[in-house]
Amino acid sequence: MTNTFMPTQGPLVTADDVHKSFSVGKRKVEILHGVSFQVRESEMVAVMGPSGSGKSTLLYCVAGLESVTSGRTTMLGRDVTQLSKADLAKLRRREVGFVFQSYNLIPTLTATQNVELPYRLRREQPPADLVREALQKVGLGERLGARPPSMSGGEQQRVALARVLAQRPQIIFADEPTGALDTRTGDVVLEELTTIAHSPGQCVLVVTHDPKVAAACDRVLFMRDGLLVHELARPSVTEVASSLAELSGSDA
Ligand SMILES: Nc1ncnc2c1ncn2[C@@H]1O[C@H](COP(=O)(O)OP(=O)(O)OP(=O)(O)O)[C@@H](O)[C@H]1O
Repeated sequence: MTNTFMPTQGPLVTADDVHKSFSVGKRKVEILHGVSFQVRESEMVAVMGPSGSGKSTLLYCVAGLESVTSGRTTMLGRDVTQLSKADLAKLRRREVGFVFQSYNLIPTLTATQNVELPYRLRREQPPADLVREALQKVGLGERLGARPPSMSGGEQQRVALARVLAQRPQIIFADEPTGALDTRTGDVVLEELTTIAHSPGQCVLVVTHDPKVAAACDRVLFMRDGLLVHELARPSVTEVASSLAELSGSDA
């Protein structure tokens, strides 16, 4: 098996009839009931839906952080369900970035060291200017030496974003990237993600409850009860909000 990840002509991320069950006591509970979609190059795609509809589970499955029960997922044309653990780790380390609230931040490392980490794992010298610039961009210029336990959820989220900005991975997965942020910082984060997504060879898949984030995306996929049930292309905030209200069966 080759260890180099060649540019792919097709979609950067795919899910094909993905099912996911969890064991709860002696019972198996199916959370995803056959989900299929694609994210292409230069696309930013949002997944929305009521709480508990399976959005995060879907994100974890396509990112290869959870195994699927059946079906297939691919990243950069590689079948994730067939990759060895080592090859999956290598693919993620090189080409995939995560903007999750606390995912993968090492508590004993400073913000700067956390942003440098992917470089060090690849035995590369971290570019100091790029790392500092990324942390400044997300408003953490004064917190370079802070460690995650002394940071708020929003600050940790921004360290994860800075890591992505300093890396420019081809695929970015984001879970509620603006959830813990004030409006101004949330706008900065959204702008950065949109810029990356629309760059050649890159894409972003984001799970969000925020209609403003969804309205910044090229497509919005709506989930209910573990299925994709609706899709909008380049919607307005109002269109997103009314689709959500319809799905939730409320006027909210
Ligand atoms: N590891 C697990 N074991 C058992 N059940 C789980 C597990 N992870 C998620 N679930 C269940 O799967 C369902 C979907 O959860 P998920 O977090 O994917 O939903 P979500 O749409 O992201 O929700 P929210 O918007 O509230 O974050 C929920 O009922 C949840 O309790």
